[in-house]
Amino acid sequence: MIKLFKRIDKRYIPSLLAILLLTFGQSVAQLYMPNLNGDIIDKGVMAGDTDYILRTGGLMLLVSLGGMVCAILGSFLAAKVSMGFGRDLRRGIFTQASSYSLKEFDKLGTATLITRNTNDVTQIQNLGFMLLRMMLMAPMMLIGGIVLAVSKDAVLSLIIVAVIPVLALIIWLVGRSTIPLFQAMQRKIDKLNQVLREKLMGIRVIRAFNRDDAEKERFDSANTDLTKTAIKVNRILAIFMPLVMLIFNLIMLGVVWFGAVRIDAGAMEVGQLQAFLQYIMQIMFSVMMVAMMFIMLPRAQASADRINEVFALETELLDPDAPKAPEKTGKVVFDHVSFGYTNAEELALTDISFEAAPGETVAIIGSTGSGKSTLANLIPRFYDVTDGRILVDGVDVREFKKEELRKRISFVPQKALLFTGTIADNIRYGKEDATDEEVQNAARIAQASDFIDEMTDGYNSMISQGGSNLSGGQKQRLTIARALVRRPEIYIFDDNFSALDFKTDAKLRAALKDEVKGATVFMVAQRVSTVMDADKIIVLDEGRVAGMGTHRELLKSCDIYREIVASQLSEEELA
Ligand SMILES: Nc1ncnc2c1ncn2[C@@H]1O[C@H](COP(=O)(O)OP(=O)(O)OP(=O)(O)O)[C@@H](O)[C@H]1O
Repeated sequence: MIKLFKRIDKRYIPSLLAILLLTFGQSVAQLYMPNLNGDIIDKGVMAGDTDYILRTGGLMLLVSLGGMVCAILGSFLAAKVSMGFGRDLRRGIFTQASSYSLKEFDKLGTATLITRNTNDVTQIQNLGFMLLRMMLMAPMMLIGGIVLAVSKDAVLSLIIVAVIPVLALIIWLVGRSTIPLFQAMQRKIDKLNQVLREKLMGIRVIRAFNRDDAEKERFDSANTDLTKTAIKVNRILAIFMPLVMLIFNLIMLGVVWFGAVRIDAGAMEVGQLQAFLQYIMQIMFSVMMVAMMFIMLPRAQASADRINEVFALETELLDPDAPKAPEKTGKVVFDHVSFGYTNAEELALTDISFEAAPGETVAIIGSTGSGKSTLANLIPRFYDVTDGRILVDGVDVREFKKEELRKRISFVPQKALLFTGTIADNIRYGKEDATDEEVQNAARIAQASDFIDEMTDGYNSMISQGGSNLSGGQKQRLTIARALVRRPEIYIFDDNFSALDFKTDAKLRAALKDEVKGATVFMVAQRVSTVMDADKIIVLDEGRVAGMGTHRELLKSCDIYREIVASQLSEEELA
């Protein structure tokens, strides 16, 4: 927790100091009031001194007004600081997560990152506010209350000594049972979010397979699990509060009883007993405030740990100290590259070596799971190789600044992903300052202009979240347009053509040929017709190169390629 609070920005220091001062002012005002109250009874009411009552009454009004101003300003600043700290934390988590490589995303998971950035930060934010309001005030009120109570009647104050250990024991018992439950609650919120996210994202599949009921059950089970834990915690707290109130009332009863005896004996005045009672109340409420804090603390601690974990998880894909930025050519070399995913037993790619020269189209084909996408992901350094090296423009990709490397590459991922916004916005994602002509040209080459023109608002048509108002092929063509508008030296198409019909696929590749002239093109594909014309075809089999060459060469030399071809093309096409 302390580690997390150390992240607080220095610009909040003046506000924190002001909160400290205001809390002190508020505490002094509150501690002074019972004293005045006692005096007004003893010296005013008992003595029948109206002047004194008016004077002291006026002073009481002023003191309480001062206390109120301090309280309002203190709360205002505390809210400002804690909400600001929450905002900074959310920004920090977002920035940290943005620096992650896919490896770190694989490790943490998206659902938990969302919970950590929302629910967990809210916990810390609320705790921060309570700390600034209660935690600062409680010790002042506790110490001040004890000192003043003792000064009013030292003998009667012994009651406090007897009661505080009992309260401490109750708080400890409650804390011991609620701490693990609060920690479990955070984990269960995570689980609930994960189920919810999967359900909402997979709604079509769920409907198609009539899994609504099963999914509902899965959600209900996670939801009930969380509810049960929350009820358990609240049950304990529900017993805790009345129990503490009972102890409070017993104490008050004791004070009034013994106070009456002492007044009878002439050792105390009525007003002083009244003041003493109020001090005892203040002491008890301070203890309660601290207790509440300690109960909230574990939950927030669980959240702090989870947030700290995000900050501690540093990306392994660091930029080098002395980055290189060689001349852009588009040449890509795989030099004995092997790669294994974390936690995977086997390598996804083993000893891959090849060269891709500028102007060349290199196709990668192979059965599902053979490592095609993995190979494509290594070029923009989404992952680091386990062994060997990848050179882009003659320099190891690890020696580039990631931003510089990725500037040279247009990557079209296998799963078409679009953002909420217009069609033009989405294409411009590839090049922010692209002109309308460039956007339209990219769409034309990607065979997207026809369907865009048919839309009522053309390029200004809105795309809903994730592109759900477009067909799979339309989305794919827009992602291709987004890559084309950039005009880089290297293009990577990760199996984007299989979502298109044969005719569109052929038209797109023909148009692409002129557009990407001079650039190096990687084309991961499932269909032989897509790769037949490539300058070089790499056949992958279980992460290894099973063959490399042109279509004709491979037909002669590579059994696996022949098998793939035979399974897809007719005899005439083969000839
Ligand atoms: N993030 C990941 N973590 C662990 N293993 C992974 C991950 N992504 C892929 N793999 C594994 O690596 C291997 C290669 O996967 P890859 O996605 O590269 O295959 P592919 O040839 O592109 O398949 P497809 O044609 O079905 O897309 C598979 O065995 C797969 O299970």
